[in-house]
Amino acid sequence: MIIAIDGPAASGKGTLSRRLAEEYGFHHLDTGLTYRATAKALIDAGLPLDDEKVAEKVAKGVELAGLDRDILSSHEIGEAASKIAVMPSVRRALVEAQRDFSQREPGTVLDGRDIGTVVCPNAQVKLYVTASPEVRARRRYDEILAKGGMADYAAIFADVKKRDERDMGRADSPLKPAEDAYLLDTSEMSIEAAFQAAKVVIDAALKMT
Ligand SMILES: Nc1ncnc2c1ncn2[C@@H]1O[C@H](COP(=O)(O)OP(=O)(O)O)[C@@H](O)[C@H]1O
Ligand SMILES: Nc1ccn([C@@H]2O[C@H](COP(=O)(O)OP(=O)(O)O)[C@@H](O)[C@H]2O)c(=O)n1
Repeated sequence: MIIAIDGPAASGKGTLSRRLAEEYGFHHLDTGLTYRATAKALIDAGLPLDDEKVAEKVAKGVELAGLDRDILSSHEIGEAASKIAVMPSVRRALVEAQRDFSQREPGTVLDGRDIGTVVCPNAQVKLYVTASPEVRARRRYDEILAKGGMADYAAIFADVKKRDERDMGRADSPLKPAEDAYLLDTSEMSIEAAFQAAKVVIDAALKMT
């Protein structure tokens, strides 16, 4: 079984995906990390973020096994990732690796922006996780403070809105719910409540297979 989870920044899709993968014993891929790893490799090598040929070459070298959430989690890398994510050839390289991953047994959970629409359009379960921009910015802000960092809520809110616009407005694979996705607005839901709601959908799909 493939579970596809999409949604905007800080909607809670990663948290939910990890929990679901653990619950069902499935493999999990946070596809955002593949875009983040590409962006970080470019930055570390002092290469530009606006040269598609260079970015494509770097994307082709990204190893799924080497993705480290702690190293890639910074807000700045997320911003850079959304810039190179508009490039079609970068997307083609990363989507190929993501599709290969999705075939692993006994099942997979992939989360990102285009899983239900482009990477795995045949996924048996599709969830579109969202929350208001204010709630999402607050979650990111709290997350940074909890890690001992410094954060400015207004700046994070502005970044969340900017990233939404870039992700939803790009020509190639824009962020949008698949037609057959189950919409989960977590603005007023705890992590546990979101998990339970997703579980109901997945258990119903499992019964049908
Ligand atoms: N339903 C929720 N209620 C409150 N906080 C949440 C909820 N879901 C996720 N979070 C918190 O919000 C932050 C962002 O969640 P994350 O899963 O990383 O989002 P995404 O993968 O969509 O960017 C994390 O600190 C996480 O613990
Ligand atoms: N399947 C995906 C996953 C991420 N991305 C891009 O990569 C960026 C970082 O993704 P992420 O999921 O790690 O970001 P957060 O939602 O965790 O902040 C996004 O803003 C998107 O531009 C994408 O285009 N397609």
